[in-house]
Amino acid sequence: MKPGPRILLVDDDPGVLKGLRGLLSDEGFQPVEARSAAEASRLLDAPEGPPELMLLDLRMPGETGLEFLARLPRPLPAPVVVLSGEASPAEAVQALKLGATDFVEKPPSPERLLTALRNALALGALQEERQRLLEDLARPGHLVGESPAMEHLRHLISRVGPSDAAVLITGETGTGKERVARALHLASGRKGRFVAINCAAIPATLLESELFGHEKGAFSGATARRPGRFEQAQGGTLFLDELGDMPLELQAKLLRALETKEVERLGSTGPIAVDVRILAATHQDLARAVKEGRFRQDLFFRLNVMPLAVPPLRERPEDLLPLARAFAAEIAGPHVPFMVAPGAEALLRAYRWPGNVRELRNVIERLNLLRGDGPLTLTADAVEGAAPQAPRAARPTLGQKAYREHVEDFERELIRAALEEGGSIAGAARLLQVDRGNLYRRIKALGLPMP
Ligand SMILES: Nc1ncnc2c1ncn2[C@@H]1O[C@H](COP(=O)(O)OP(=O)(O)OP(=O)(O)O)[C@@H](O)[C@H]1O
Repeated sequence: MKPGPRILLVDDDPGVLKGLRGLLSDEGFQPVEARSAAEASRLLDAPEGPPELMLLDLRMPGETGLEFLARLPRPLPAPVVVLSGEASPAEAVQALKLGATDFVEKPPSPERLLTALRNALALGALQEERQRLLEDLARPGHLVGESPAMEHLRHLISRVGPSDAAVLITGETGTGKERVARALHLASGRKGRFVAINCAAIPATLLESELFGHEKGAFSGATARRPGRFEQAQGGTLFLDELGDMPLELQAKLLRALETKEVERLGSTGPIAVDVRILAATHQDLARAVKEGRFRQDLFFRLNVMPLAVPPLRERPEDLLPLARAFAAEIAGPHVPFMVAPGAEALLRAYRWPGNVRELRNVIERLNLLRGDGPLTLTADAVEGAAPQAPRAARPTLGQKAYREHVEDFERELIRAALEEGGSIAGAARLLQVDRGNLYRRIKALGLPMP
């Protein structure tokens, strides 16, 4: 049989300890006893590690329970339930402020005590789970998600990662293409760096020198020699994001670099050998771009050796809550409870999520800003368009949103209209008379779908 949870009992009264020992052993706990805060400290540092739970008396000679609680490291080594003497509610509240999960008055009723301990244990397990999620999320290549699509993607990454083959990652904006690229890089075991370049965000005129580098004096403004991203990724991986936006002339140069495994800095006289694995991503249909003459067929064939498609979030609804939970733990911190409002899940599953995982992350960020001290609750109306009746007001309804949110709503409408009329980011940028890179960044920040 699996041994029960270890529980550290801290009380100076041997009679109380004896009573608790009997009760808790009968209930399957493994009690460990300390007669003072100092002894409890020693037990917490013992080689077998901290217990799963602590039951702490507040009134003790020497260091009191409150003082002990205050100096424990954060996060607490285990959830703490305190035993407060008669008529010390202020101390009990103080203990809760210091991170105790619950308090039980002395002499404790067995039922009340066991309930408090079981709840604390459940909470501890939940917090541990969130801590684990958080650590997972912090690993750059870790993909959160339990859908069959995600499982399949993880499987492909483990197979394709450890090769030098170029991979073309396709998927709508915000689906996690860059994250997949990082996962591939980690799985490759290549020693060099992962270097990313966004072909849509960098002005076409600068892209070439960014990729290939330049010598001093190669063009006006080239005041010093600079190696390009290819060289920075030496021995590692170069991730070409939004490859579909790369100008045609540059596509020719890229193809040459891939074939010769050499690059030439602008203004240089000799080639430099590069050992770089190429990963590329696009939200565009490159086959169509080839047909329309916007993308070189030879480069497409060269990069499309191993296509990897990241499905949109709406096609893998099983990932919604695990992702939301992971983002909540990351953004609000692992100790803030995460909840889902009744009925919200069905509406969120029905929503289209045009901005995909990035949009979901933005929703959680917004909820966290509005949350105050309470739990982070995922509601359907936190998601624009997912609420059951969200009529678009011709005139803004004031009073619910902050100034910035109103402005962002307007910005979304404006950019949507410009994209529709302009047909592409470049077209919309022309209409709005703004820089293409800036417009691209706003589209991403606002969670709008890429055209
Ligand atoms: N499976 C996942 N697990 C954890 N985080 C994810 C996952 N998918 C996406 N994200 C997060 O969502 C955000 C958007 O992901 P990412 O930048 O990789 O998308 P993208 O498809 O490359 O977007 P774009 O097309 O706009 O470049 C990032 O914050 C990323 O960390």
